[in-house]
Amino acid sequence: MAGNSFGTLFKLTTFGESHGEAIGGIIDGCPAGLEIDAEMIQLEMDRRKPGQSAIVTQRKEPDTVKFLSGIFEGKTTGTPIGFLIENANQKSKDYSHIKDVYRPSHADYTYDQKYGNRDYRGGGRSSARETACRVAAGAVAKQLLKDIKITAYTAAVGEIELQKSLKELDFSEIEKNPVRCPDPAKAEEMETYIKKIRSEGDTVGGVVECVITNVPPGLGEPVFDKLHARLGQAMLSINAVKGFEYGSGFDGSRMKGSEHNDLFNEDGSTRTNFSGGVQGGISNGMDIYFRVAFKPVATLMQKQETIDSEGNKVEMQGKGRHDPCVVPRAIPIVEAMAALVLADFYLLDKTSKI
Ligand SMILES: Cc1cc2nc3c(=O)[nH]c(=O)nc-3n(C[C@H](O)[C@H](O)[C@H](O)COP(=O)(O)O)c2cc1C
Ligand SMILES: C=C(O[C@@H]1CC(C(=O)O)=C[C@@H](OP(=O)(O)O)[C@H]1O)C(=O)O
Repeated sequence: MAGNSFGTLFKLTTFGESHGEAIGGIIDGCPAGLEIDAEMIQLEMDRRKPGQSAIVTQRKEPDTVKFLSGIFEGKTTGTPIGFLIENANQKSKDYSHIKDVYRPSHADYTYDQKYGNRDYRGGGRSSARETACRVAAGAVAKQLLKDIKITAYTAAVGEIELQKSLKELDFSEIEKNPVRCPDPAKAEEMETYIKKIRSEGDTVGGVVECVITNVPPGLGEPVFDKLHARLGQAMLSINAVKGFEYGSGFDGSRMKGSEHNDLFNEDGSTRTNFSGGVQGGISNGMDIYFRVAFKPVATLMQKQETIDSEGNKVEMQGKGRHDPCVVPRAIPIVEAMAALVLADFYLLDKTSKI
């Protein structure tokens, strides 16, 4: 329950603070003999790294993953995979003015209340810098999952929403724009809006959608560790996440059973997929899809009223390099967390029948 580990059989533990020397992790439970494509891992890191475009934080980190153990001659050995990612571009002075001041809606106040101290430089452990470790581990999990394809994309930035249905989307467009939205016209609108919001010293939230295809039926545990419950926990553990829904989600609550039931084809597939690929906590072989809501970034480049650690009212304005909207960089994080959940269930499934 220490909160720094995730997973049952395919386990990730992460360490490190945003302005410390390095961050990193240990992947435990990855089976031996898995061929590791290091280039693919780095490509995933590049999709998440700060400084990648004009609409994200301008902190420049190479985010190169150095593997320390568990991989030999390009293959996993079955022993713990340790890895390190250096922090190369901290500017800790930008945080001296908030040493004893709490940024509204960041984690400064709660960390102080819980631990009685905090590494205030760049949010310390509460900075989403930690998610780099999740992406590194998620890339290994993706390689274990082979044919299962996980694709996330930006579905909304503030009030600007993707209006196309899943079937109309061209996923090859996602990586062609800095917002990672599969509709090029909407992507442009979103990009312009994020730039405007940033110029005002403000921030905006958004929604990430994720679709997982080629999932075999039978993944997931039936009672507490339901597949959608673990996906929900994984997504809600990402910084700034405020909501998770899968399949028909909240819209399903407004439908009648006669509209909502997914009727079978003779091969066991279903004609509709309001279930979102999961029934009774177990995958049914249809596509899994879910949505994740992200709040607007807490650190504003505008003056806001807050309190200091003595309870005095003070005014503060953020400094440093911050994302005006987290969604474009959250895409690989959502995919990575989904991959960690599926890798776990993939391994667990091998224990469910002879
Ligand atoms: C990819 C990503 C980038 C983020 N960038 C920032 C940032 O630049 N500044 C900031 O204040 N919060 C940022 N956040 C959000 C904070 O990490 C988060 O609000 C903080 O940890 C408090 O947790 P909570 O919002 O989940 O309660 C980012 C989150 C993600 C997922
Ligand atoms: C450094 C990264 O993003 C950071 C996420 C973040 C936050 O508060 O979450 C705040 C900013 O940096 P710092 O930790 O220096 O305050 C972002 O630049 C990264 O993603 O690698």
